[in-house]
Amino acid sequence: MQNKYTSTRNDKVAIDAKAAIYKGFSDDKGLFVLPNLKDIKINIDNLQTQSYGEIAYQILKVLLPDFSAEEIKASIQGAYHDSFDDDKITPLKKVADFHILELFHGPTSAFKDVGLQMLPQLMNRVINDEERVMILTATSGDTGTAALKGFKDINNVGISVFYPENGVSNIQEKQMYTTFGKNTNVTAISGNFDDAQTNVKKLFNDETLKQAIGKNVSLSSANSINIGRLIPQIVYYFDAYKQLLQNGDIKNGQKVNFTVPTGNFGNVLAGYYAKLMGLPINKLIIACNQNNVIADFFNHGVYDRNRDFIKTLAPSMDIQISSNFERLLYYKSNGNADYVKSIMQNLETTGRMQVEPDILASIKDDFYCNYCSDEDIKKEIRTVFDQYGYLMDPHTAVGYKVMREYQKSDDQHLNILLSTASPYKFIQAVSKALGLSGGSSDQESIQNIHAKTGFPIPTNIENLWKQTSQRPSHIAVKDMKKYVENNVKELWK
Ligand SMILES: N[C@@H](CCOP(=O)(O)O)C(=O)O
Repeated sequence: MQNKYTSTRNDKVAIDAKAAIYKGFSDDKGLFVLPNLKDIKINIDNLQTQSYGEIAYQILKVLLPDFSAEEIKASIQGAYHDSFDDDKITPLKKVADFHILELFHGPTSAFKDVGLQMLPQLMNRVINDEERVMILTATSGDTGTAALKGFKDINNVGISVFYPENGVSNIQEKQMYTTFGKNTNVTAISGNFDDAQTNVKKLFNDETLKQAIGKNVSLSSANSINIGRLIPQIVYYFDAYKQLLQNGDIKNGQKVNFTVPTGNFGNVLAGYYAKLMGLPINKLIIACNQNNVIADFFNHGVYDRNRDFIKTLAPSMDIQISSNFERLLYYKSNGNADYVKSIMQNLETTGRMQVEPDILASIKDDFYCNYCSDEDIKKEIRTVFDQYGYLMDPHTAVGYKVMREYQKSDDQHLNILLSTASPYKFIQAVSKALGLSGGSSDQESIQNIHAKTGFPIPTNIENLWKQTSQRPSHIAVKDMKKYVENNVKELWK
């Protein structure tokens, strides 16, 4: 089993990283995991002298062992050599007494670009000339855009993106409808993100769909359930630590806290993987919006999604079924796949599951969790801009609020707040927070924010209005299967 991926729900599964990326999702509905992750260590002694690409190489090499060195190097080069607008890829900025790790310098201005510039590179090296892959993606706004951009016109790959109607920002929607290629498809569904994600997962195991699309077409995922999406995100935790060392802010080995705005739990899980692999992390601080299922879980050990789904000012985190939580439960139960399977089945059938007290205690050793209301999102955007001249997007503001809450009980460790998206992706919320009257158009709102803050407008967002926009599409949840089937036919008929 060493170096093989298994499933969180079936420890008999043992497959290579390439197969795990190709499939995206296990047939037993579990997620692929490396059982021996905590035995794989990254040497941090030389971090300071390494580039982002060199750190990425160290990490990918050990977590994707069946890729050759050349394949990994070429993938890193293809993913990052000219697609980010900052040479550091994920630059760390000091703001007052904390640091912000800016993850929004990629082609669609959200942290998803880090994984979704890489995943197509990896996928390219996994599929052969006869194979075709249709990537199914559920998005609450950021993943969809980044996945469309990353997979656009990639040979032998098609992509179908599903997002909740009225559940993403105007800019996110515009990005999705202007990033189209020969192989890309995007549609709203009448439902929320959880509906999109749950039904995408069902389609992976739908035998009639598999028959309809034919043997040489496989389905895979661009969400963080795919290890090829998740693993590249581990890199920026190590790189942030490197930047702190280079700036003399910490000594090697000193523990730090990371605060992570959290929806599908992939980003913060990547931080946990970094910790298991030897990065000196004290706490990983999970920041939720008002869809605070995980924050409640921290109080009682009960994960209960039987509650109203709330549309918030941080829409990318409007999620109640956080897929990657399952991977955390796998590691925290010492790889007990039967246990994970049984509690995840409870969650699927009743909307509720409960973990043993020792598992909750072990989770609390590594993580802290709290949440932030919409009112506080606006307040914190305003406060941080007024006090420090830094403009946060609403998701980063959620993180800021929770980080400050956590600091009341820990003034020992240096804090790094992950900034997940550019504020220009969420102009309505940011305008309100800054007290700007809404512009007569999105373009005007962007200019108003820029005039007030001087915060740079990402080129991809400035260029949105120069591009042709597709006609928005909308389907019912029950038609998702037909939609995928048609997309496969259109592309490879
Ligand atoms: N917040 C995401 C939802 C999907 O999360 P992922 O990390 O699993 O792709 C989004 O913006 O789409």
